[in-house]
Amino acid sequence: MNKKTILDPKTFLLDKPNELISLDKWQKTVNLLAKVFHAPAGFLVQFTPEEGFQVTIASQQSTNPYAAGIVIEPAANIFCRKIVETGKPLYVANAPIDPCWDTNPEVHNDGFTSYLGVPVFWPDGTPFGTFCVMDYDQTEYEPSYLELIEQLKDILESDLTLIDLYGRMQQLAITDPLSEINNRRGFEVLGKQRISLAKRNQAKLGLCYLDVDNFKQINDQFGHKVGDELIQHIGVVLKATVRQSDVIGRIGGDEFVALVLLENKNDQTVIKQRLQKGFLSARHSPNLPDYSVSIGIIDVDLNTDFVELLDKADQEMLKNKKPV
Ligand SMILES: Nc1nc2c(ncn2[C@@H]2O[C@H](COP(=O)(O)OP(=O)(O)OP(=O)(O)O)[C@@H](O)[C@H]2O)c(=O)[nH]1
Repeated sequence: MNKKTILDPKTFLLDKPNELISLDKWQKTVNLLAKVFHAPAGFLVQFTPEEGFQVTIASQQSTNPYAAGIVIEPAANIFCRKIVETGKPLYVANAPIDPCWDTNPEVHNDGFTSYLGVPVFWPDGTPFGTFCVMDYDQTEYEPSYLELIEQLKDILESDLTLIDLYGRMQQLAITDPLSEINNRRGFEVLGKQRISLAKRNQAKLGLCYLDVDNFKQINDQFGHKVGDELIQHIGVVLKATVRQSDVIGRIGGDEFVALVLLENKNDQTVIKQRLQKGFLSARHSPNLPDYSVSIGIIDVDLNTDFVELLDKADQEMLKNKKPV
């Protein structure tokens, strides 16, 4: 099963806006947090090991010195770092009296005294960041305050879970479960997007149509399981042979397609040779029988209907089909 999700823990959410995330709703939650704690600043902070801490949402108050989007380097001795390191809530009632915060810029540059924060996790349990409040004065929060901040944090985490699930379902709808590449629907959706992009960039595309020769006979002779392994192998070769920006798909039982960028005059021949070389590698695999693939490539007229393009590429492949 394809486990790819639309959420990428290595990228800041603000750098890769996601239409399913309601930043508006999160803003209200962070504002409410600051309000119920009578705190001058409240935050949702995201952490990535490479870039550090980014304020995803900052409470909208004139007393809050940090705005959404601000990034703090990963090594900075800030309160949120402690939470990400330990995975546990942190309450500091009076930071200036504790030498461990001597180098904390929030205490020394901004004048904050108190901090209460809880960890926020991605659906897979890895740290997303923190949900926290800071105060310029010393505080004395009762234990029920920790329960309250945990409750509010649950709203954010359940949003991340819903978005993740929705993304997985979208992924499943366009992915072929056997080869783990796009199915016909996925190829059509992503292929059309690729063609629009090529129109804007005035790029040239080629469409390859691939069909396994005598696949029915392979199934009959070696069994369905071996046939399935061959399909998976072809998906792997296709993925490894084309660029990441090219679009590939399995559009029928033993029929595959690839929409590829053509940069040089002889690219059609080069791509075909690279694919055939990849398919030959199966000969070294003890599980797979000898097989061959017929390939046809056409230049893509960017204004031609998508189904017509597929049909033309199929016809080109049939011209190259070896007789049984
Ligand atoms: N193992 C396996 N077989 C499949 C799958 N999907 C389709 N098939 C089989 O693939 C075979 C395709 O047969 P044909 O369309 O006649 O193609 P072919 O035998 O390759 O003949 P040519 O295309 O003329 O070379 C059929 O027997 C299908 O049952 C699958 O997911 N796994």
